[in-house]
Amino acid sequence: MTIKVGVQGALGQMGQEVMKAVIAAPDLSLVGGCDVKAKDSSLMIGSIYVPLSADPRKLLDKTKPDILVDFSLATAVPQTAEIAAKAGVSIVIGTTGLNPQVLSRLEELAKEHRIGIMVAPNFALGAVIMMELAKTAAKYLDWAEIIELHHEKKADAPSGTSIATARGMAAAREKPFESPAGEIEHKSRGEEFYGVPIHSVRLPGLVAHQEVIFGALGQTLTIRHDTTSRESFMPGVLLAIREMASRKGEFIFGLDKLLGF
Ligand SMILES: NC(=O)c1ccc[n+]([C@@H]2O[C@H](COP(=O)([O-])OP(=O)(O)OC[C@H]3O[C@@H](n4cnc5c(N)ncnc54)[C@H](O)[C@@H]3O)[C@@H](O)[C@H]2O)c1
Ligand SMILES: O=C(O)C1=N[C@H](C(=O)O)CCC1
Repeated sequence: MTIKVGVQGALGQMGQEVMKAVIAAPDLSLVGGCDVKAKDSSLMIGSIYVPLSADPRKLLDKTKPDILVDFSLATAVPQTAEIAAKAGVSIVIGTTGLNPQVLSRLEELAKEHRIGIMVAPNFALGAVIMMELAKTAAKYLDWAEIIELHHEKKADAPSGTSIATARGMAAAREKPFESPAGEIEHKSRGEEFYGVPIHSVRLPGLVAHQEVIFGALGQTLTIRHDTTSRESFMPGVLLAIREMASRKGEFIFGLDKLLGF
């Protein structure tokens, strides 16, 4: 059976990449795109006309997708999710910067409306493996810091990936990480999440990169992941679409849950 897919944030860098990937997948059908910048019209991708709207309600009424994929802006996600949930449409969310209250509401929506909702801060397989390796290292090494580096147009800081990495690392340990007393008070020492300082770099020329650096007596361990093209996210996004179409009532945070880690 073909899974019908709509894309929120369709005119953005990720939205455009997702639409191309969905069109290329034989078991998926791209039914439309939505973006605050869009006029009610259509967009030609290759030889396909894709209906566009600025209003997610209109898009869902007109095109009736099974899944809505959202790569937009954190402030847009709560309203989009309420609209999709009421229409019985499952959601795959890659948008980062969602606060814990929004995540809790998404979990409620999945149950209330018997839809699948997945939120993943990073759909690149290598980034998910980096996070898993960081959890392992965190069990044994008592000092850690994260440097995340992204393109200059990124709306949020620190990245969703770095916050999720820090949370996973802290949860894997039985005690807090060590830190130099008082040092974190200095602005240039980053912002602490779950006891791990995170430093954010924003520069043109970058896509998405992260280093997790551990320290111990006489040694350091660096785990680094580099995204050099947004195509890296597409296998993970397509996997999430295929899975969430049938996971009614489930809320899942993180691609690792679908990869059996
Ligand atoms: N999970 C992942 O693997 C992953 C990968 C890359 C990016 N991201 C995240 O995806 C999001 C989008 O990234 P991007 O690089 O494509 O950004 P972008 O700025 O290129 O695209 C965002 C799009 O969303 C649209 N938008 C903004 N507000 C909207 C609203 N209220 N309603 C509808 N559309 C709206 C914008 O017009 C824009 O076209 C960011 O949060 C980013 O951090 C996640
Ligand atoms: O380009 C972005 O923006 C990305 N954001 C994600 C994050 O915040 O972790 C993942 C990688 C790309």
